Amino acid sequence: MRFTKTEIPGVLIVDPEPRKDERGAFNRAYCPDEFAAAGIDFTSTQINIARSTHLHTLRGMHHKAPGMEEAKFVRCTRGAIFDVAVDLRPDSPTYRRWTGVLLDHSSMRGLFIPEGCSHGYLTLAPDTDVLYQMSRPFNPEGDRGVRWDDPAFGIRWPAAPAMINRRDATYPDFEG
Ligand SMILES: Cc1cn([C@H]2C[C@H](O)[C@@H](COP(=O)(O)OP(=O)(O)O[C@H]3O[C@@H](C)C(=O)[C@@H](O)[C@H]3O)O2)c(=O)[nH]c1=O
Repeated sequence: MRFTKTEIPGVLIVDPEPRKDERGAFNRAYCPDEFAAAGIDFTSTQINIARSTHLHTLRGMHHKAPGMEEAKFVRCTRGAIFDVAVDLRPDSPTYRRWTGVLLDHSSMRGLFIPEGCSHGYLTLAPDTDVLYQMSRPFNPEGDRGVRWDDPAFGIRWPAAPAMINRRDATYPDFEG
C-alpha cells in the first residue's frame, strides 16, 4: 500500500500496489502492519457498505462529538465518488480547510480520515457502493454534522447534490 499526504495533516490517500499475473491482480485492502509502519494509528472495528442509487447523492458532512471522535478508511467499491474531509481540529494549521479526492472502483484508491475531521461524499455514478472501516463501533449519540455548502468551508463540489436527506441538508452554519 502506498500512502500519500494531502494538504490536510493526517488525511492520506492510500493506493494499492497490485501484484499482477495472468489471472488479474492481487491487492491488499487493509493491512494493520502497513498502516502502523506508515505511522498511522488505526485499528479497524466495524466495516460498513453504503449503497447509493442515484447519481449525485450526497452523504455528509459527518463527524463525532468531542471525546467520541473516530477515524475511518474509505473506499469506493462500485461506481465513483468525490470524497471530502474538512479539518475541524481547532489546533490544526489547516483548521476549517477541506480536501477532496476522486475514489472509484477501478483505481481502488482509498482515503484515510483521522479523528477530528468531518467527512462526506458525492456520488459520481448511479448505483455506487462505498465501503469504509471505522475505528469505533457505531454510536449515534455522538453524531454531529456540518452542511455540504457551508460558506465557512467553501467546498467546491463537482456538482450540486440531486439527492440528500433532510438531516444533511439542514445542519446550521458552522460556528467555530
Ligand atoms: C453509520 C451507521 C448507520 N447505521 C444506521 C443508522 C440509520 O438507520 C442508517 C443510515 O445511517 P446514516 O443516515 O447515518 O448513514 P450515512 O449518512 O451514510 O452515514 C455515513 O455517512 C458518511 C459520510 C460517513 O462518514 C459515515 O461515518 C456515516 O456517518 O444506518 C448503522 O446501523 N450503523 C452505522 O455504522
